[in-house]
Amino acid sequence: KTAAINKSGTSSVPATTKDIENKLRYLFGRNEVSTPNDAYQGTAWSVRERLIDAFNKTHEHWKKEDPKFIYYLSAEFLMGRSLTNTVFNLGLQGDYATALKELGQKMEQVAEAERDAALGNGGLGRLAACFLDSMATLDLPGWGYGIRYKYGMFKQALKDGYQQELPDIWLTSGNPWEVRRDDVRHMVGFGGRVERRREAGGREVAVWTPAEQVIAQAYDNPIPGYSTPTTSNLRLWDALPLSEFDLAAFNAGDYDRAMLARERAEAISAVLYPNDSTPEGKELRLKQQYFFVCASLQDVLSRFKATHGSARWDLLPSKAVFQLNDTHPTIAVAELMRLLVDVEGLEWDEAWGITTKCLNYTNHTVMPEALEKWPVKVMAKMLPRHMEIIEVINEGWTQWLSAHLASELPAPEERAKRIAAMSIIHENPWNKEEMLVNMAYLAVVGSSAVNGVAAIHSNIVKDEIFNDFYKIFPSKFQNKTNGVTPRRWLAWCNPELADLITQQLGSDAWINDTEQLTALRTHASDPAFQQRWAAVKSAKKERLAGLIKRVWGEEVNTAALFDIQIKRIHEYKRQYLNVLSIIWRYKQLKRMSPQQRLQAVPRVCVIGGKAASAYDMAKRIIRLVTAVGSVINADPDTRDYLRLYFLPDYNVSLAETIIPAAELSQHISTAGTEASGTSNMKFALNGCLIIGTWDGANIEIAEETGVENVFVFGVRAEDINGLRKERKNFKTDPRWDEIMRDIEGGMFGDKEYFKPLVDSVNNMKVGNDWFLLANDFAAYLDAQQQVDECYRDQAEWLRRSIMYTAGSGKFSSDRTIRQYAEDIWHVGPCRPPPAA
Ligand SMILES: CCc1ccc([C@H](C)CC(=O)N[C@@H]2O[C@H](CO)[C@@H](O)[C@H](O)[C@H]2O)cc1
Repeated sequence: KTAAINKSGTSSVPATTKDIENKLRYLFGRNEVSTPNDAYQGTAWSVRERLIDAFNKTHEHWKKEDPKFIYYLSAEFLMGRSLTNTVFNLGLQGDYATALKELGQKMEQVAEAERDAALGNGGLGRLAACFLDSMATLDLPGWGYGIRYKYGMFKQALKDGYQQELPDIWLTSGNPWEVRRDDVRHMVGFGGRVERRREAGGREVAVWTPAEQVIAQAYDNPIPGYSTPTTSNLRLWDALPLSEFDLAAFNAGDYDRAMLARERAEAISAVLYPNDSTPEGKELRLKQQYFFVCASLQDVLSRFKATHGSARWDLLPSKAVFQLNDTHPTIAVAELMRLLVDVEGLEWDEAWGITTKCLNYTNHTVMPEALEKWPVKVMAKMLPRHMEIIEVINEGWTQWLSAHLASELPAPEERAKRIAAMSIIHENPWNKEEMLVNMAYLAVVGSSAVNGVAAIHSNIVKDEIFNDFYKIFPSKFQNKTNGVTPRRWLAWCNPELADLITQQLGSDAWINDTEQLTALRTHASDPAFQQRWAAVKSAKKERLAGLIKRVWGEEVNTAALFDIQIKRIHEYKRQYLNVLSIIWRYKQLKRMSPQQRLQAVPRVCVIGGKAASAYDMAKRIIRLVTAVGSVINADPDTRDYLRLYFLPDYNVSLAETIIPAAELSQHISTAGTEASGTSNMKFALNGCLIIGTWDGANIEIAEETGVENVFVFGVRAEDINGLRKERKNFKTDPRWDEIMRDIEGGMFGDKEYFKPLVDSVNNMKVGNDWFLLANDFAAYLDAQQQVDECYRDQAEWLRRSIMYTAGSGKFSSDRTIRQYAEDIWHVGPCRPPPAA
C-alpha cells in the first residue's frame, strides 16, 4: 500500500515522520532517531495513537449497539511482536514505511527491536492470539481475558549444548501496546472462611470472608482487525497489593513483613508457568487461574449490570458467552455461581441455568497427565466457598446421573461404579486418601458445548476421554478444527510470496478470504509461475541461512533441502525420531564414496523448541540434537551434504523467519497424541511440504492439499493400544539397533547422559517406547527417501508446494472463528462505522 493522502490532498508522510520524532523527543528525551530501537519506540508510540482512536470508536459503537459479546478466557496469549501486525492491519504501512525511510530506517529492522509478548507456552497460547485477530477482522464483539505476566516464557539459551532458561524481562522499556486502566480494578480474595447467615427474608446465604485480598489492575491491549474499522480488546490483569507497604512493620524494623503483602500479591501475576503438558500442581498456579477468572467475571457482570440493572440476570446468556481455553479457567464454573448466588442473590437453579448457558469448553490435549486435577484440600484451603459450590454441583450432578442411568444400569453397584467414574470429585487413583477435583469433568458438566480442535481429536474426545459424558449429552460435543491468521502467518511474515499470490490472483482479497487461494491450483504446474515461486523461497532460505550464520557461525548450502521441525520439545512430538533418522542419513553418507555422495540430496536440518524446565527427558533430547549436530556438521566427508542445527529460543518471531524459508516440515507425533498442531498449517500456507503421521490436523491438511502430496507414514491411532500390548514380540529394525549401539557407544559423546534416552525406547518390555518410535522407524526412513526422490524433480516439488498453499484456505482462523460464532457462541458481526 502506498502512503496515504490526507483530506487536504497532501501526503501524510511528513506528519507521520514528525510524529515519530516527537514521540521519541517527548517520551524518551531523544532528539534524533539514531538506532532501530529509537525508531521502534518512536514509531510504536505514534502508531499507538491511531490504534487507540480505532479502539475508542469501536467501543463507543459497541456500547451504543449493546451486542452479545464473546469473552475468551485463557491463561495464555502468545502474541509475539505487535508493530508490523498493527501497522499492516490498520493499513498504515505506506505512511510508516516511507516515514522511516526518510529517517534512514527500514521497517523490517525497526520491527526487530520489539520484544515478543511471550505470554504463552505454545499451541494453546498462539491459537488464542490468532483467534483475537480473526474475531476483530470478522467484526465480532469479542474480548480476550488473561494475565499480564511480568515475566513471560523463559528465554532459552544453549550452554555447552544444554538448554538454559533465562527470565523473560519483557517490560523493561515499557509497552506501547497496552493502556493501563486505573478506572478498572477488582478485588480478588483467597483463603479465609465461609459462614452461613440468614437474611431478612429468611433466606440463608453463604458469606465468604477471604483471609487475603489483592487488586486486579486492568491493562487493555487493543486488537486491530484487518481492513475493518473494528479494533477489539485483550484485557490482561496485573496483581497489586491492597497496601503496598506496611509502614508500621517497617518502623518496627521488620522490613520483610513491610514488603510481604506486596510480594505475595505481585507473585500472582509475576511469571508464566513454562509447562505445556504436565501441570505443576503448585498452589500459585491455582491462584493465578482464580485471579484472572474472578477479575474477568466481575468485570463482565459489572458492565452487564451497568446496562441491564441487577434484576435481569436471565438476559446474561443473550449478552455474554465465555469460551474456556482448556481447563485452566474452569474455576469460572464455580465463580459465576458464587457471583450470581452469593453476591447477586439468585436461586441456585436459576444461577445454574445461566452459568451452563454462558460457558463453553475447548479441550486441547488428550494427554492424561495434562488434565488438571486439584486436590480437594488445596482447593478448600485457597477457595473454601468454591469448594462448597463444587460439592453442591457434584451432588446435583451425581443425583441427576443416578436417576438418568436407572434404566440403563439397573444394578446399583454397576450404576455406582459409573457414577463414581463420572464424578467431578473423585479419589486420587495413585493415593486413595486424597480426593481430587477433576477440572475437565467440571468444565464438561458446567458448559453448553465441548469441542476438540481437529476432527480426529474431537472423535477421541467423545469416544475415549469423555465417552461416558458423550453418551449422555451427544449434542454437547462438537469439533472446531484449528486455524491460523493468514495476516501474520503469510501476508506479513512472507510479503514476497503474498505479493506473488496477489499478482497471480489479481487481488489481495485472499488475505481475509483464504478460500480464494484454491485458484492457485490451476497454476501449480506453470513453469513461469513455479520459477517466481521458487525465487521467493530461495530468497527466504538465504535469510534463514543468514540467521544460522549469526547463531552458529557457519555457512550453509542454500541449494540444500531445508528440513524443519519447530515446536515444543516433547516425547510425543518425537523430535528424537527425527534425530535418529538424521544419524542414519549421516551413516549412509559416510559409507558412500565421494562420487556417490554427489548424487545425494543435500539437507540442512533445523530443530527448534523449548523443553519445560522440569522435563528432564525433553532436555536430553535437546542435548542429543546439539551433540549429533556438532559431530556431523564438522565431518569433512559429509558436511556438504548434511547439517543439523538446533536454533535456540524458538518463539513467535523466530517462527516468522523460519517458516517462509522451509521446504519440508515435520509433524511426526505418534498418531492420536497431537490434538491438532497449528505450525503444520503455517508451513502449508507458505508452500512448505509436510512429512507427517496420520494425526491431528495433518489429516485434514492432506485431505485439502491432496494426500498424494503429503509424505504420510506410520501406525494409525486405532492400532496404538494393540501395538503397545504386543511390545514384547516386536522386532526392531537392524538400522535402529545399529544407531542405538552408536549412541550407547558414545559416538556423539555424553553416553551416560543419553543412556535414559536409549533405555526409554530400546527394551521390549510393555510400556517401553510408549510413543512407538521403533514401530514407525522403518516407515519414516522410507518416507524420508520419498522426500529425496521428490526433491530431485523440482517441477514436481514446486507443483506440490503451490498445491499446499492452494489447499490451505480451510486453515484460516477466520473459518474456525466463523464456526465457533455460528455453532457455539451464536454471535453476529457488529461493525463500527468507517473512520471519518
Ligand atoms: C497444565 C499444564 C498445561 C499447559 C498447557 C497445556 C496445553 C493444552 C498444551 C497445548 O498447547 N496444546 C496444544 O494446543 C494446540 C492448540 O489447540 C494444538 O494445536 C496442539 O496439538 C496441542 O498440543 C496443557 C497442560
